[in-house]
Amino acid sequence: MKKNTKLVSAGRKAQYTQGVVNPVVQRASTVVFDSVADMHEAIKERGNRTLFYGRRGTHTHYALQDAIIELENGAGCALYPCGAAAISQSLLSFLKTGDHLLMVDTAYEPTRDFCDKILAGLGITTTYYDPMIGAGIESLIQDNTKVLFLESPGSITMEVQDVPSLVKVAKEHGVITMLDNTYGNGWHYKPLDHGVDISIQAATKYIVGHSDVMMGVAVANETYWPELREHSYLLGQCTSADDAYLALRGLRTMPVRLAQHEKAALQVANWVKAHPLVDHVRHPAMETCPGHEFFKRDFSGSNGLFSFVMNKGSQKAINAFLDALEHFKMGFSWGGFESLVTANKTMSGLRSTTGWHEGPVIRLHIGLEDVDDLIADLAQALKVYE
Ligand SMILES: Cc1ncc(COP(=O)(O)O)c(CNNC(=O)CNC(=O)c2ccccc2[N+](=O)[O-])c1O
Repeated sequence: MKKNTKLVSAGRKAQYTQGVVNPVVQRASTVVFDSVADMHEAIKERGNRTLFYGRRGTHTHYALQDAIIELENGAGCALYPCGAAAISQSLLSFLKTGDHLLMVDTAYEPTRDFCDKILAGLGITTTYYDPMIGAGIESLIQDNTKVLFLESPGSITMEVQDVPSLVKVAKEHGVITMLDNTYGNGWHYKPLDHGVDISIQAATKYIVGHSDVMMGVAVANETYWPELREHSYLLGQCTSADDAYLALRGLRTMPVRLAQHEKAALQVANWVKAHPLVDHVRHPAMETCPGHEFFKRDFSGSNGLFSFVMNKGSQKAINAFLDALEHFKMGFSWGGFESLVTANKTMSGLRSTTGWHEGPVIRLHIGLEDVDDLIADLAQALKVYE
């Protein structure tokens, strides 16, 4: 069965759909039992998709989990209230006081903050590594290194990591690997197929696809699923049946939305590349993006997110450009149907190991608007960038 067909049929067991196309929206805290025998059976099977208590999930959640497991080729899927929770709770599921974490230097800023402000307070030390280090990661592994965390492409600066090389070394040293796969979203990149142990996504982005639900997912392989499942339960991580329904609803059209996001983003990126104010474009599918060779080797496609580096620019110029845009709205997210823009005058505050010696970075999310309107918007706004 081809992957498009799989995504249409995934998560549609009759037990979840009750005879219609989509799953029921089964809102619950309390599950009630008709007999002591039924209650004991539910207690015994409480981690295996029985109805036990709201925190374990209901048929709506189970339908979404089934679909995400198929999407990411995993053994089990834990649901979280947002992507940041999926990241923090996955880390807390496997790290304890005295452990050491290897974290990619291009991690999403709140991920970095979690390491520096929460893990450090728990006596868990973090070393940030160069995303392009590859097999050189071995030089950073300590006796107490427990987890290697990847995010590929990296946030804002888009470096694509040589995941198989990193994973090979991690496995040789018994280090668990986790990868923030929000960009690859299981459609264009499946980390577990490349040996990663846990794939994490902000479902908030392309899975939901409409900027109206916050949700995180973490998919583990057979080895780590039991531990991830029990820790996410003990850490009280759960989501509403309504949000689970909306995430599954979004998932059904993700491939067709991604195709349009990809096509339009490449058109915009190629236009931006030729602009005199632009030093270079950081779109994984373009050779000016660090790790482009790994993107070509490992990914089946790209999406609407890319950045470009300006060859100069004051904060005043950046602000004037941002305020002049009409279709690109300023907003702290991506992956919905709308076009968005963020700007960083420098990345040096967000890069403790690799630093930043280039110009201002503009990140665009290319939505479903007509690409001619988007390019015209950028052209007129760049005129006031001076
Ligand atoms: C790769 C990746 N991984 C995890 C998350 C978090 O998902 P969540 O928003 O559902 O918690 C995200 C969320 N993405 N958000 C953005 O890229 C923009 N958000 C921000 O810039 C932001 C938002 C709140 C606080 C701080 C920041 N920040 O990065 O500076 C992500 O991009």
